[in-house]
Amino acid sequence: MAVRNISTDSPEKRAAGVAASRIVESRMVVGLGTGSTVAYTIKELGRRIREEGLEILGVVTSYQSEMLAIEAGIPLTTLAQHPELDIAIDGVDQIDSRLYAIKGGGAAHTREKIVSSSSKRFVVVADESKTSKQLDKTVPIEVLPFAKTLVVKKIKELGGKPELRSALRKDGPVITDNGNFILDVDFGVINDPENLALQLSSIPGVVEHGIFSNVDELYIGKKDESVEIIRR
Ligand SMILES: O=C[C@H](O)[C@H](O)[C@H](O)COP(=O)(O)O
Repeated sequence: MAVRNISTDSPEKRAAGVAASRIVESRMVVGLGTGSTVAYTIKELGRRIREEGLEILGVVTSYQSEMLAIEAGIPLTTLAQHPELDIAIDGVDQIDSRLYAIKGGGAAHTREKIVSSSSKRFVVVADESKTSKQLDKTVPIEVLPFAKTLVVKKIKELGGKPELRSALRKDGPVITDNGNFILDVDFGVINDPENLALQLSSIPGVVEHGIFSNVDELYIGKKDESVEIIRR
């Protein structure tokens, strides 16, 4: 998997991220996703707090989004204090025409799924390269280290080819924010994401998989910096 650099400037990601930030209104509790695209949303929300007096509370999905939100000056709360969020905004790794998505390229999908599932409205931001007719990218699966061998066996029985995600600047595997491993699994073209999601969730030791079926709206940033919005 390529190195993820959240500081790379991308006009199309910025266009999508900033456009989505405009639907946030004062008094909202907002789920803050992880990754390079939603980083633009987080920064823009910080600007609106400073310059427009926007009053929101954020719920983060990772150490990365926590650090960005603190830097942007977004006051934070927790799911324990605010179990129902008004909106969650996040990135995606791939999204199809029915708005089924694959997430977890940054190993943050477990908390992202919990936060987005706690939200009345789930909006994702992406550049055009993330859109696809069908899902065919590897599916990140967070796994309890204790259960790795069993999960690998069960995934192979489902026809998947799992690969343990290795860390880039540490020897050995990636360890998630929750202390677990990530398996990146090649299933080829995923014709029935709902069914695969159910099968993966039923494997003991799978903490969470990266198939999302709860996206309400997609903001696609284009090269000319226009933004297309697709609603479920
Ligand atoms: O684990 C990471 C998340 O699911 C990200 O939202 C996803 O990987 C998209 O990130 P980016 O906007 O950097 O492509």
